[in-house]
Amino acid sequence: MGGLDPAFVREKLKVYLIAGSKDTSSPLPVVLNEAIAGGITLFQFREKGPGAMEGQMKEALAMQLLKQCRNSGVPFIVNDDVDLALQIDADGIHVGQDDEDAAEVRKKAGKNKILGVSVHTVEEAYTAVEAGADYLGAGPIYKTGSKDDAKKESGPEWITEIRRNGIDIPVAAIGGINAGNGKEVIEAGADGLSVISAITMAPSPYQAAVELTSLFKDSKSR
Ligand SMILES: Cc1ncc(COP(=O)(O)OP(=O)(O)O)c(N)n1
Ligand SMILES: Cc1nc(C(=O)O)sc1CCOP(=O)(O)O
Ligand SMILES: [Mg+2]
Repeated sequence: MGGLDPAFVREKLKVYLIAGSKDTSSPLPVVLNEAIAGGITLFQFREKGPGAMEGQMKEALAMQLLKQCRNSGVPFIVNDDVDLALQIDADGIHVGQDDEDAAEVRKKAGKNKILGVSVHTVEEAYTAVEAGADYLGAGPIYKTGSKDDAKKESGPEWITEIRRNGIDIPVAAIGGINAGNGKEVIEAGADGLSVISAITMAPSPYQAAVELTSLFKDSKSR
């Protein structure tokens, strides 16, 4: 079981921006500020891919983004890099099936950090719950250009399947999600919409975040 109150995690997952320095044309801190002003509820620092920062540069950027998030009450999650997350006292960590084992991460992080785990099968979902995940990352729902090794898109049916199997923990849907298709993903049972390009590639990251936020106002979210 996860360490945090599921109702708190559900609220935070709603508009979940994921980004690293290679995902934006303007500097990432500028995009993050706009997205925060537009209403994002959670941020994941995902610094990977060709040309990604490493070492001190990566840590310095993480610290800067963490500070922006702390000033705005937006929890800050680190993708993959458990050591960095613990070193800077991030609010949480997201790991996938090829990353550090989720149960080990839970042990290292303690019960007060948000732990997210990517899942692609019902079996993986049960295992993630056992390992102490606070939320599941479920995707790719639609085709994505933001992750080279993404699996084939599942459609919102993957979320429905998770719920049909009685898995009730918070779920963040990911992959090709935007303001045009987000509503059907929420209606399939997702608690949150995780996006990279819908915000980082938008002409106005602020406006994109506002539009994603508005999907929760009149949707039958759980
Ligand atoms: C919210 C969320 N869901 C899924 C992922 C993907 O994690 P992973 O499969 O480990 O892939 P990378 O992001 O590390 O390339 C995620 N990061 N966030
Ligand atoms: C980081 C990530 N993980 C995925 C998964 O399926 O696990 S899809 C993805 C990329 C999401 O970017 P965009 O919103 O631009 O499609
Ligand atoms: Mg990963």
